[in-house]
Amino acid sequence: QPVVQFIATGGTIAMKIDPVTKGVVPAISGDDLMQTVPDAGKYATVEVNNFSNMSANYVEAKWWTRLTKAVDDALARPEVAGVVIAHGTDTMEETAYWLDLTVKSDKPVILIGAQRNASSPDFDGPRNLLNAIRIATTEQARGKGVMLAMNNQINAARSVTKTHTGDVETFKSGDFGFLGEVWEDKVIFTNAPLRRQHIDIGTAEMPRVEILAMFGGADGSLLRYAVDQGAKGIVVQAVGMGNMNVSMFEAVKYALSKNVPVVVATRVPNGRTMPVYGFVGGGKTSYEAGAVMAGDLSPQKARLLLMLLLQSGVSAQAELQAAFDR
Ligand SMILES: NC(=O)C[C@H](N)C(=O)O
Repeated sequence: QPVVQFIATGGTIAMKIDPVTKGVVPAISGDDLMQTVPDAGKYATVEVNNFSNMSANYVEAKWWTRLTKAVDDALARPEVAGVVIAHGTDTMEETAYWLDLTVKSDKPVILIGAQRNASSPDFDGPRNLLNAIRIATTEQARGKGVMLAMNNQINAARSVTKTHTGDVETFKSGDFGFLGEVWEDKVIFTNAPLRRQHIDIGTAEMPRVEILAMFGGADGSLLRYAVDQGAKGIVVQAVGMGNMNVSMFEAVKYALSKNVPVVVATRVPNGRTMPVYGFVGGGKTSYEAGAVMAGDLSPQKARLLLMLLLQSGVSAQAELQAAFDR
């Protein structure tokens, strides 16, 4: 029987309502979660790794680096078929994309969580956990990279995003659609993610990369402040195809003049940023000033790619753009 390692990191799937404060807080372990899926043994021998028990709001580069190592270590063992990770939904897409970029193996890695906490009578954690164990032992899941599977729907790490704060149907991949679905009788894959790349994590500390938002009336002062505070990279959450106003554009040029790379992403959920508009602050003018177009990567994922590229020594516009286009 295949072995699946279940890495419990926390999130609502591991939370309950505190009887005193009535707040939803971390409460149950990976072993407790395994008790909710008595059928798991039909599919795999599951070993539990109680990695952490925190809200996904606390994730950061050092933690992600440790998680990559835990996943690599597990998947390097021949008897391990795949890894399932329980995680908070708030930043699950960031962790999924980070792992997709950094994990070495082509064995499946499936992230799951819950929207309803473990005190809830219709807690959605157990279904997602059992589904993930089934995906991990499905032959077709190999080579699909890191997946995020909740509500019977399988998403690819690069395209998935949280679309609803409370609904159990929250993770979607926009125009790219689902990779597949989990049914009672089988796991069905209908798509494969083609835009994947690998970046090794080096020994250097992860560079500080900030996300700054464009909005009506933005004055660019916070972007300049980030540069003055020592940011090593900037992602602008621009609007439309990657456009911004004159003040933000001037701040982008300020960053570039200090050799701080700038990546232009968009707040629009579908489509991509492109060097099209030629008015001052339009995407074409930022690109010609030396900025990189994030394409269809969300600002939060563009930040991870930029961070990992910078720590690997890539910082010139052409090389960065090539990696964002990959
Ligand atoms: N549904 C969730 O898991 C939300 C929670 N705040 C978290 O991300 O840890």
